[in-house]
Amino acid sequence: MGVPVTQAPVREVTERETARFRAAGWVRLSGLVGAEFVTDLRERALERLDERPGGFRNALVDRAFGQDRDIARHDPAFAALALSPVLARAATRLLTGVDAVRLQVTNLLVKEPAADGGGHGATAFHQDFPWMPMDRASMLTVWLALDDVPADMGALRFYEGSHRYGPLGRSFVREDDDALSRHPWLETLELSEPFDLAAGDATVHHGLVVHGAPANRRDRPRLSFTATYFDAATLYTGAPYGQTDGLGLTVNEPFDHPRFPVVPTS
Ligand SMILES: O=C(O)CCC(=O)C(=O)O
Ligand SMILES: [Fe+2]
Repeated sequence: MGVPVTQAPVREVTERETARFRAAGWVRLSGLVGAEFVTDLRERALERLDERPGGFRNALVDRAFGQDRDIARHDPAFAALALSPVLARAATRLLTGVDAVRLQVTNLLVKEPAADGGGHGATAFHQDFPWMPMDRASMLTVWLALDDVPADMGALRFYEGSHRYGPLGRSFVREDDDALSRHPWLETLELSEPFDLAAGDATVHHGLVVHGAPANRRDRPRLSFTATYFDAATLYTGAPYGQTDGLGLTVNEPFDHPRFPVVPTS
């Protein structure tokens, strides 16, 4: 802690992993970020969480996990990771036909043990993209385990290839609007097996892949960091969205704003 953060130790994504992501809509990246760096991130995360007792429990999504949105804007280590050229290169490579990416949002996620009275439940199956005021769906999220996340602590699960079916509607808007309730046919697709993640392992999911997570059945919080990237050429549609409203973005123009930096790949 307190050491100046220059570069985050991130490994390159392989061709095999790229092929797997494109076919399935998600991929597991074991050992994506160096162990010492992840330990530092975890300590920083725990400090931030200590400063925010109680968390947030208002919207439907808050029943599934707590969020510290835009953590990279407040913490240099998380910023170094989110703005890592290696990570930007990975995102650019994974998304088909994309030359450069912008950072959309970073987030510290905490899923409290379900057994605690006020703990979190399962993360309902959903897509991320249907919320976005974007004219294309070239978007992905890197979900990094900040601590070991055994399967029964709530690592994500994915409907294989579900990103090929386009936007299937928003979830977390009303009761029972999870993707499976709205689209029971999704169950004809394979659901990824539950797996254990070690600290520093990540999964990456496409903005259109249907994903969710079970409740945390362990006795300590599940800690993860997410960074979401999208095609830098994406145009703003003007659809109402908390993050973009009032920023002065222009409809049918790129997201040319410091909140959505194009991340250099070298
Ligand atoms: O961590 C979770 O349980 C869900 C996270 C998620 O849906 C996302 O990062 O897109
Ligand atoms: Fe999601």
